[in-house]
Amino acid sequence: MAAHNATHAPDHTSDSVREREIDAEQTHLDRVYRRLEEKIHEAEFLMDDAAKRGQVGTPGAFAERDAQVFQAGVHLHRLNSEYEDFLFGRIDLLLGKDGKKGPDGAYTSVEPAEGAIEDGRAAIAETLHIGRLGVLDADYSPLVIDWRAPAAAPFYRATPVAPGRVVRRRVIRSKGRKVLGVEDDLMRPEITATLDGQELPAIGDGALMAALGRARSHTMRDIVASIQAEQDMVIRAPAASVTEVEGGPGTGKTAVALHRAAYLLYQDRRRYAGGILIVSPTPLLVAYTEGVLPSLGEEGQVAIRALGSLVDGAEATAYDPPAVSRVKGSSRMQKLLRKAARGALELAAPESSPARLRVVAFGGRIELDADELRGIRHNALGGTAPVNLLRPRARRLILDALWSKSGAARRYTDPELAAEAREGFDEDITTETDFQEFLDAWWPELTPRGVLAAMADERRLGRWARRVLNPREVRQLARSLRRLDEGGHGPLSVHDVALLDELQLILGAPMRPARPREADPLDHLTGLEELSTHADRMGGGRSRRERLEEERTDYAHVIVDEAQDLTPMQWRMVGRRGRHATWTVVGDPAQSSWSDPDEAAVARDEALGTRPRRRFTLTVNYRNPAEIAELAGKVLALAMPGMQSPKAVRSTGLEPRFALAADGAREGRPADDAALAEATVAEAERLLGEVDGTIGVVVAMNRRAQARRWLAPLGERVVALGSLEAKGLEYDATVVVSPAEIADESPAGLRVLYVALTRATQQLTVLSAERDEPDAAGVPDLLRD
Ligand SMILES: Nc1ncnc2c1ncn2[C@@H]1O[C@H](COP(=O)(O)OP(=O)(O)OP(=O)(O)O)[C@@H](O)[C@H]1O
Repeated sequence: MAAHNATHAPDHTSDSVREREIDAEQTHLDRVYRRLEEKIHEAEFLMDDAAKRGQVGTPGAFAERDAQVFQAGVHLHRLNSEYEDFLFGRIDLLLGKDGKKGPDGAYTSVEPAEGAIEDGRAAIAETLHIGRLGVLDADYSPLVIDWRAPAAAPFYRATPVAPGRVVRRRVIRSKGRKVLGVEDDLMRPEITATLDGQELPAIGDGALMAALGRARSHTMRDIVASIQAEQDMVIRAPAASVTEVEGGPGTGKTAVALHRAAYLLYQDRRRYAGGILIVSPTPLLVAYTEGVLPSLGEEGQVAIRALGSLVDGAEATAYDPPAVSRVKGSSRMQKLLRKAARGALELAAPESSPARLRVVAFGGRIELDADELRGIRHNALGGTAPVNLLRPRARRLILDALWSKSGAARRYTDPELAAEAREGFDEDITTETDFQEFLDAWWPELTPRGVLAAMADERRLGRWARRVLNPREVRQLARSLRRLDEGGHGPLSVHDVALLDELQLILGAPMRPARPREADPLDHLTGLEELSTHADRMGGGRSRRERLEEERTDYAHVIVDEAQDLTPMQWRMVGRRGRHATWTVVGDPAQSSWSDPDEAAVARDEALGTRPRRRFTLTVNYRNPAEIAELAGKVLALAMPGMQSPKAVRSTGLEPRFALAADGAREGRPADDAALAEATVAEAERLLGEVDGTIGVVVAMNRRAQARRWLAPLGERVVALGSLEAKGLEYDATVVVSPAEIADESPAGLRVLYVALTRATQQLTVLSAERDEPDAAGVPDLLRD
């Protein structure tokens, strides 16, 4: 359904034809709703019946009835949510030959039967309606086909070049129960097709353009009515392995990833009961995208998490400057953290940790001095086993040493008697409170946060980081960790969270009672929690939430959005959540803010393992008008010479605007902050009058707080964003403030600037300060030809 090669008949249809077509769709929609109401009554009856009959019956019969109740309940819940465009599509098909299913289960190869077209004329043999859910009529004929069903694939894949059986594809726009309009694309404009004796009309200017032209809000919409052929291939790709998707800004990578999650669940709900994890770079992008899956009818089994909230109990709120991020994200941290964990044990609670251990046994005192204890600790720590799990081993080594010092072994020649005596000896000692207190102080249980906090001491860190980090890196790292208190509490950055996860692995998870958790997206399943299933009732009283929590560290499918940005340490963290998973990884190397792509590639390969990979490339930019894409292309040429820009699908005729922070800037006087603030606010105000939706103002990271203050009075439609926060988001209009500042922020600055310049769907203003060296027209040096 690539719009750039779809064909629209010039829309000369009369109003009466348009109305007739809308009426026809209304009649169909009314029928669908009547059928759904019947099904709702059936479901209510079933639920009522189920409640009355209680638990009598075979487990098999229960499971079957539960499934029916569940399905009917899903329909009920979804319809009560009054989704816009519940029914959104239709295809009119020629008579076809039997086709084969592709590897992804879609019937795309179906061709018209011989004789279906004669002398340029053909009769429509079949009409299918496509919607967010499948609905069968009482006689099991499909009234609506689920968009994810194989039979719906031609709706997305037919093009005038490869139309298959599709003559006309229609997008139906409706609100609640009312059809508002239809938009048609003709796939075989060269033939005259008839339906029930009447010529098939084509109405409107195509659905995609209508969708792309709409004003943006602060949340992403689903694209289910206008998924394009190349996107559909990714959405329906078989999940057996790793699906890798690359594509430039605005090619729909995020949209495709979300629709793929819904598709996988539809296709194999049982397999994905283990959960699908979608990893997003920022909480802003999570908030922006999290409405899409519910609109597709899927919420329960999909968790969308920001990289900074993948570890339970941690939430990244602090920002690390690029130099610090670079250290914390590097895979060198693995070695350092292993050393730090062992080192932290040695310095744990030094004042309370006794220098010697004295016990009383066999009527005498036995003592281990500081050196002996140090030796035992050293021995216990050998190898790579998790530090917290080595405590039993250390305890055993201490008892061995005490036993040997007691000289008791020499008194027994019979090994059996010796073993018995040793058992009694161990028991006597270990049941003493003093001994237990000694052990707690000498081998305390370490927490990831505690180890991270211990690394804030520069001298100590220097010791642990010998031959791993240089002194400058040690200083930067230690300084950044001083945000944390001794227990490791305090603001964490997104990179700290990956370090905590790694430390959790190094330390090992000690047993501890479960804590109550804060609200989680998974808690709002389908709104059907009141329906208990047979499995729930038989599950030994464990709630659904408990089971989901257990599953959460190991998912059945992991989707990584903006994958180009994951640091090596983040790949390790995400990899641990998908050890047995299949994967979908989407990204764009040209937008990477990580400065060492080779190191990240190694970590990515480790996370994805040896599973076979299937690669896809998305080539069309649906977000930016051609005018904006062209300007962004100049930065792409600098950031990644030779890299192709995606092709913009539409043009607005509006060139990006260039503005200056202050008149003085042109004369070489620095544009001070006040001037920059004034110009930024003026430009955002101007754009508020130009576009209906949202305005994003992108500034360098260190100006974030400042820009938020400047723009706060302008209201909710205007959002101030640091350059790294703009990732994945889009606005009707954007203002990019001082491109040079953004480009100079980090070694990956040009790529970050490329991201900033590709956020607008309608209008872009580039605001230069003196540092941008603007020419007479205000065009900054970086963006000149
Ligand atoms: N087939 C489509 N029909 C309608 N809109 C679409 C389609 N594909 C993408 N879009 C729209 O294009 C915009 C960009 O999509 P998306 O954010 O998924 O792109 P992306 O490749 O993830 O971009 P980036 O790399 O910049 O984050 C969104 O508004 C999305 O809804």
